[in-house]
Amino acid sequence: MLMGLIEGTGLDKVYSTATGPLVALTNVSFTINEGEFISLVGPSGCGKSTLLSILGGLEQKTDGDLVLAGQHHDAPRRDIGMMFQTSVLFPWRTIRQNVRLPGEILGLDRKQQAERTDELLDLVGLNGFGDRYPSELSGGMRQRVALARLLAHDPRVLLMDEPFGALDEFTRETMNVELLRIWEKTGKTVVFVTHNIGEAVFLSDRIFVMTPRPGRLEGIVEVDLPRPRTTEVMRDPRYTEHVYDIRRMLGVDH
Ligand SMILES: Nc1ncnc2c1ncn2[C@@H]1O[C@H](COP(=O)(O)OP(=O)(O)OP(=O)(O)O)[C@@H](O)[C@H]1O
Repeated sequence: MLMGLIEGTGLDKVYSTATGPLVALTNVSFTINEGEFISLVGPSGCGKSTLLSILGGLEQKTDGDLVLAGQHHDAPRRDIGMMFQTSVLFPWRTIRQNVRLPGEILGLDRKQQAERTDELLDLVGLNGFGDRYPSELSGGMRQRVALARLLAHDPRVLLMDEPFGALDEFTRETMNVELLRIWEKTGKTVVFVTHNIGEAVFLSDRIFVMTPRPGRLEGIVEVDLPRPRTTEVMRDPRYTEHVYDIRRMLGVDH
């Protein structure tokens, strides 16, 4: 049988809190194939970030089985990169030095990393900004730096927790188009958390729709929109249909 790159079976997560156990996830099972773009959507507190943290090896599942590339997975790995809503860039380091940081920590070849940094700045549209400092950049540009840094050590899986959630609508849309361009070029496997249903439909191959806490998978939506995608795709009636289907699954239509 063909195995997915990431296989979750019956994943449960129970947090211990001051007021007793809190069940965040219950019986979550899925397969993610290499090169897929998956989004997680669901109401606030349904466990999206928890699931992403378990995939990243930052949180431990309470029960169930998680396999990545054929190996049981429960700790951070070099082939997984994570990006969050607000990027922690070091203000005293230039953009280039920020992007180089993972390579420095991992002790990668300096010359190769220097070349790669310039390629990555080019890839995320920040050519010419390498010697600037984070404070000189807009929020959208800082997330571009974070994206370049995420790609610096060439992880196989990108876990992104609302990476553009703090950006204005226009910048978010531009970043989504850029992200798709980069994803198509690099063939990474992406798991992307968002509150924005339209964003999930625009980006994804499949969308995992979660129930309110305790989070389960309500269903998986296959997005049959053509690629490569531009914002034109939002005029496709199938785009609107997917958005409404997911709204219905989430019970947000009144
Ligand atoms: N470290 C923790 N300790 C205790 N409870 C936690 C912890 N992290 C998350 N929770 C709880 O687990 C549940 C799921 O949280 P999580 O952040 O995964 O949800 P989410 O779907 O990402 O939410 P949001 O969309 O609001 O970011 C919530 O009730 C939250 O309060």
